Amino acid sequence: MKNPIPIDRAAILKRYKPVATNAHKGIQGHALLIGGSYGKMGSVCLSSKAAIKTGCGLVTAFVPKCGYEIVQISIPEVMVLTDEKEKYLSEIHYDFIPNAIGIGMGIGQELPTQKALHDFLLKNKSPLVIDADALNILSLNPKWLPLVPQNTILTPHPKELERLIGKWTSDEEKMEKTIAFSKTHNVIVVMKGAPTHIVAGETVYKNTTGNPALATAGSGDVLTGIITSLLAQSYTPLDAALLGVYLHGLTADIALPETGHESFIASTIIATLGKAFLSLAK
Ligand SMILES: NC(=O)C1=CN([C@@H]2O[C@H](COP(=O)(O)OP(=O)(O)OC[C@H]3O[C@@H](n4cnc5c(N)ncnc54)[C@H](OP(=O)(O)O)[C@@H]3O)[C@@H](O)[C@H]2O)[C@@H](O)CC1
Ligand SMILES: Nc1ncnc2c1ncn2[C@@H]1O[C@H](COP(=O)(O)OP(=O)(O)O)[C@@H](O)[C@H]1O
Ligand SMILES: [Mg+2]
Repeated sequence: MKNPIPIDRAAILKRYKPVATNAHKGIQGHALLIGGSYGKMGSVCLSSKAAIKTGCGLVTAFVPKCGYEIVQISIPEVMVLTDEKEKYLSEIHYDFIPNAIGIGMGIGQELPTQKALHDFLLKNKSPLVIDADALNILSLNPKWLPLVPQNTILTPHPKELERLIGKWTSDEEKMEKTIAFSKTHNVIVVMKGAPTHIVAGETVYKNTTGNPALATAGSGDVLTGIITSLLAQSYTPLDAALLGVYLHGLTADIALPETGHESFIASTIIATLGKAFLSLAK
């Protein structure tokens, strides 16, 4: 494998598109975040709030029924659709065409949820980000991987990656197996870690922002919301993945002097997104 391409400020400035002066919410993209289950509704709240704070015009969350008031009250800017089931997802339906979809945060692995993911993959035509339990469900049902559209972004942490590609005995083997997986299934793999690598077939990128403050619950859920929002705003899947990972890490670099590692939480990432965007404009 060649050396990974560093994703630094110069690389990002070539890809970042500032918002046009004549923008309106109808052309800034509509993102759909599908996630949550009883006790894990915070995950999809974090993703949805991160999506709206990353600049897309509209965000809808699709959640189990018990999430309706939770999402509406937590994030009034976000619209909510609900499943028939109270505590977990069983049938995913919506009556608009999302510009991008992020799926999997906090959904669990109930059998009806597995079926819901399968049926969703059969009918979905929107650009897609797959995270968390949606990745775990694909690992349980590898025959469904061909249903994943080309250029979908997968965002596994190391354990989710291991479930997808099997164990490795060295970093080299981990990278080789991830490249092979990316090529076989035509997907972009965001290998979350310290640092995060983005694998697009044989081409591998290495992020340069971030620090251990990001090792906190919900940090990945926020990343999925950021990347889905960028995808909804017409960034290519590769640019959405690279810019999303860079901005996510940048929030931690900006906030750390004020929060310290300990008090930095996933909501701090969302709260610092504005400063991260502004620092790109300097
Ligand atoms: N507020 C909410 O609603 C929240 C809801 N959430 C939702 O919960 C669901 C379960 O997600 P999850 O990731 O906690 O469980 P799971 O896939 O078993 O992985 C855990 C194991 O993976 C490993 N591991 C992880 N990172 C690693 C690393 N960097 N480096 C190395 N290893 C690493 C580590 O394994 P170990 O090292 O212990 O063997 C760890 O024990 C999911 O749907 C998610 O969206 C969460 O987002 C939290 C906030
Ligand atoms: N030590 C670290 N340094 C930099 N980034 C980290 C570190 N630990 C975790 N992260 C980042 O935090 C995020 C964690 O994602 P994930 O494990 O999916 O969290 P969750 O499921 O709780 O939302 C990833 O983007 C990962 O790269
Ligand atoms: Mg996660």
